[in-house]
Amino acid sequence: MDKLLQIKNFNAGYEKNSVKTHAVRDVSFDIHKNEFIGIAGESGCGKSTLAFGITRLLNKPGKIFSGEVLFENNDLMKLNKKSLNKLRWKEFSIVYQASMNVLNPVKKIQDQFFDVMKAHTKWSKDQMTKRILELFKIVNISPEYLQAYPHQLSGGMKQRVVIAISLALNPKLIIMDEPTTALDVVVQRGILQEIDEIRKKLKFSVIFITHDLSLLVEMSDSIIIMYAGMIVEKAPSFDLYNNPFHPYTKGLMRSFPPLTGERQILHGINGTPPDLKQSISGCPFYERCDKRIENLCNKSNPVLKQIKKDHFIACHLFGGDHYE
Ligand SMILES: Nc1ncnc2c1ncn2[C@@H]1O[C@H](COP(=O)(O)OP(=O)(O)OP(=O)(O)O)[C@@H](O)[C@H]1O
Repeated sequence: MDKLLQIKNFNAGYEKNSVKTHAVRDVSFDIHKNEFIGIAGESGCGKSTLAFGITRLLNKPGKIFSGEVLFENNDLMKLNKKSLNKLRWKEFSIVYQASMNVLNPVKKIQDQFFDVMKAHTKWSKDQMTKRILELFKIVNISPEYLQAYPHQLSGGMKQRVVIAISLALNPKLIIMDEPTTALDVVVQRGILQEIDEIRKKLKFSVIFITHDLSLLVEMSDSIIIMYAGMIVEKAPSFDLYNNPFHPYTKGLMRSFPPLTGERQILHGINGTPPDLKQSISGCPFYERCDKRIENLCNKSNPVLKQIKKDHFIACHLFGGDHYE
């Protein structure tokens, strides 16, 4: 499969009054064309910072510390604003947590599409309207809403509109950062299924960020588990679900109901993640891990290693002297 995006040793966070929060720590991974990657992890593990960082949308005090983000071999970190703006919407777009609120309340839905289209294409009004109607069909919104204002739409419909805008120029990659958290679980699942169907039709890649691992297991091709700003496990979704290796991933799995089979008692993970303002020596999960090895896990930070085909893990229990 062709690589669309390559993220290499990416470090980002926040810097305010000389206090540095290192929210994304040395993250590297590739996204292939037409691939659906999910990123999961507890609140505060750096998922949003990663999404905004790699698209250069991280606002102050956010800061990219280092790393490369190659979009079809163009390093996004090195592009000037103008070149970057050319790529946004057209090559990649982002739908984020509060994006329903980015719809301008005093502008008709149709005009909000026109704004994006006019900025990037020379389409006539008829061409633009035709495209919006195609998109409405894809996201299941009836044409009469072209002339509506955002307050006339339900939460789910607004979310669909935002997704439709993000698809307007046929981008090759869409990054979705918890686009459905404001909606109830049934609507969330429905929207995600729709996105997946649209993706299969239009063939684009998706990075879908959520703290709800169960949503990803069903839908994505592969899953990245983040903890304390780092990738601790990455694997094909089915593999990760059936055979998770990292003690943190196993803990996350125990915190949501199984997709099939008998009901089980759910167990959370005790303790809290480390403070990302501090430097971390050793494995970031050490304090909470029931499999930790004294004098090893607290001393050296495990690097991400491949332990079987397409399955990577950062844990001293695997791939080293302490192979389980
Ligand atoms: N504007 C900011 N200024 C300072 N620190 C921030 C800022 N935004 C986020 N952080 C910190 O950066 C770290 C990563 O936050 P981030 O929002 O990326 O995590 P997340 O995994 O997306 O969480 P959530 O699932 O709750 O959205 C956290 O420690 C958070 O407190």
